[in-house]
Amino acid sequence: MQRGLNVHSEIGRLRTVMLHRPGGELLNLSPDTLAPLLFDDIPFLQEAQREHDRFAWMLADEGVEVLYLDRLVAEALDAHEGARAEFCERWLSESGVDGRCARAAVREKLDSIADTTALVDKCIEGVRADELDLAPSSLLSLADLMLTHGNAVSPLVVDPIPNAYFTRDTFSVIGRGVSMNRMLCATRRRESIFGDFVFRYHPAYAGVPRWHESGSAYHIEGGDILVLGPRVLGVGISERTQPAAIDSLSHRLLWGEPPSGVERVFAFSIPHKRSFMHLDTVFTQVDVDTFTVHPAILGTLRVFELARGACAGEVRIRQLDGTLDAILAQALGVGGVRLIKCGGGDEIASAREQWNDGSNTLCVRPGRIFVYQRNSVTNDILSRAGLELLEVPSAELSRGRGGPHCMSMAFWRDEL
Ligand SMILES: NC(=O)NCCC[C@H](N)C(=O)O
Repeated sequence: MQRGLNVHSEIGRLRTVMLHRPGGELLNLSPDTLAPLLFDDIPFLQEAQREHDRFAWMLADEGVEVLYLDRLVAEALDAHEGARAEFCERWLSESGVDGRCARAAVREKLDSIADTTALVDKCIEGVRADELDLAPSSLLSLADLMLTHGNAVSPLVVDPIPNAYFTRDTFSVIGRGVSMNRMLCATRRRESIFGDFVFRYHPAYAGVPRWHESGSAYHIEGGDILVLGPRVLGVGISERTQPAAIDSLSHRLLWGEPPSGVERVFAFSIPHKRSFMHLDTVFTQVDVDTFTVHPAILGTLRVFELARGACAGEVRIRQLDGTLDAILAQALGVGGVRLIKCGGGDEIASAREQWNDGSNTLCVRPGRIFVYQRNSVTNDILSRAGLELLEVPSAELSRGRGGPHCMSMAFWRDEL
């Protein structure tokens, strides 16, 4: 295992990546909970796992080391005395298990799991009332009763964390450090606990610089963060990422110690709606001078540049004029940039394939990208533009509304 983090671009040869294989958490989705849990449908778990295994296998075949989130967390917990108990208590508190009896029963359930990876998987899967050994009702508090018997909404004492397979979002590797992100929606906030323990206790990752903390007052999500170069970061101002969070992250990157190397942050303001959820939903880099892009954002985008001001600690902000390709060319320091439109010029194909993450690609080296197989119109255009495609089967994985970029967090890329 490579120690530490090293990501200075979106396209340098990918060496190490982190994934999460979807598990029992998807079986704890039900029609009534889909909206708050940020799903549009219930994936067929076995098929989703087959597709995900294929993704992991294809990555390994490209020479990429694949790490799994649950194992990393488990290794971190096993490496440090007391970390497992600390993790369980934090997860219980953030899961809102307030009733004394319910809390004790869930803790007992967790303590009965010997294998630490299985414990982490249980925390992701969620806990049903019928799995617990509950005290006689005379000992229950109102909070216990509401959680375990009277809550008509769900038989779950603890909700699942079904978005865990979108490892892009809760923490973001930038250079040699990491931004611990505050997620917009409650269902995704507990995912930050996993990253926090990895970067505190894992022998290969403890102590890396932290550019942002998930306890921040403002939300920011990893899908909005694109590492455009060693000195240039792109961040989306979106439904999920607030301008104030970008201010705070930029201040740390531009002025903090240890230095991050970042000199300019480009903030791209995109429409606030689900089909445009994150910046990586509307464009991703596929080669040194090429991006895939959702055509619907062209013309609507406002872009700002944040850089060091003249006085210590000052951040200078200016709005940039010009087209997206010209701004990206300037950010990357290349003569020009090609934008390849998701779905081509066809309005329906573009909206349909965008919905299934046609612009959400993962680059293994310049010009060689993972895409969802189902987006055949876009894939054909990308192929004809000279890109090498690695097509991931995607009938079920795509139901979570994220593609190959969302399902992966790069830990190590070679320099360009
Ligand atoms: N970077 C991404 O676009 N991630 C996809 C996240 C999908 C997930 N269901 C969510 O709504 O947060």
